[in-house]
Amino acid sequence: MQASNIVSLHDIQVAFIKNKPVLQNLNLEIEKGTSLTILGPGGSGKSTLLKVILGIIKPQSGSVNVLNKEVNRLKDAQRADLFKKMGMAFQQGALFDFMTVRENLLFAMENMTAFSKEDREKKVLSFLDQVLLSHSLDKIPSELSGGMRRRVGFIRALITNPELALLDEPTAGLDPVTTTIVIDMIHKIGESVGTTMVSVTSNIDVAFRFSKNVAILKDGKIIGKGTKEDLLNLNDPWITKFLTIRHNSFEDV
Ligand SMILES: Nc1ncnc2c1ncn2[C@@H]1O[C@H](COP(=O)(O)OP(=O)(O)OP(=O)(O)O)[C@@H](O)[C@H]1O
Repeated sequence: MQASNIVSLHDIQVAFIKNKPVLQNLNLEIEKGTSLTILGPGGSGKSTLLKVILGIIKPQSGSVNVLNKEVNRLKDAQRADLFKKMGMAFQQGALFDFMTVRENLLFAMENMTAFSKEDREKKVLSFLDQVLLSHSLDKIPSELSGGMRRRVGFIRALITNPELALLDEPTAGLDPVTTTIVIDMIHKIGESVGTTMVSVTSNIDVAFRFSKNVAILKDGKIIGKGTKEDLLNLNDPWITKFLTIRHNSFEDV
């Protein structure tokens, strides 16, 4: 793996059922400080791919190198250290319901960073302000709408200044205004902190708004990676069809 790559997946195979691979011969390199969105139809293995990067799913074969560590060869303590450098926001973004929003965010920083108490408090206020949720500081997550909870989930993933952030369907279920707020917030934070961002989505429009570079996942493999122009220049009929359809999502076709 090149030193500038923060994620390097080589020849990954994952099958939950014998002879039915979800990921196969999958190769992916993600450069430090970049944002990459993985775009693919529902059920194409996007969440599975994120879980492979996290080491939650161990592939049957292939190598998973994240932040210069072979993820599946780590001892528990080393894995815990690696986790501290990563931020994750999954669709069911588990926030603790026995804590307020403020406490949830402070808890993440207390466990994963060496920020001072004063900095932690300041960051909670400034991050919540960025997603227009300052008024929700002392609410518990179950008092928030689904979209508000998602926004807090993103903040929790990013407030620790992770080296690598993994975002699963970052805008699914959000209205257009909140989608724009979330995309802007994630860009702003990514740029200021230099976090490498990996997101997955099945929404073509969202994919290219999120990242200049998009990797297309089909039949368990990355079949193209680059800007929209790069991908169209591959002249792959399947990619061209899906990137030029009027619909916004693979699901619409
Ligand atoms: N733990 C599991 N056990 C068995 N099958 C699984 C498991 N996790 C995922 N799968 C299967 O693997 C395939 C890919 O699932 P995955 O959730 O990775 O896709 P996805 O592209 O993220 O889908 P979506 O966009 O709908 O969330 C699906 O057929 C799913 O049913």
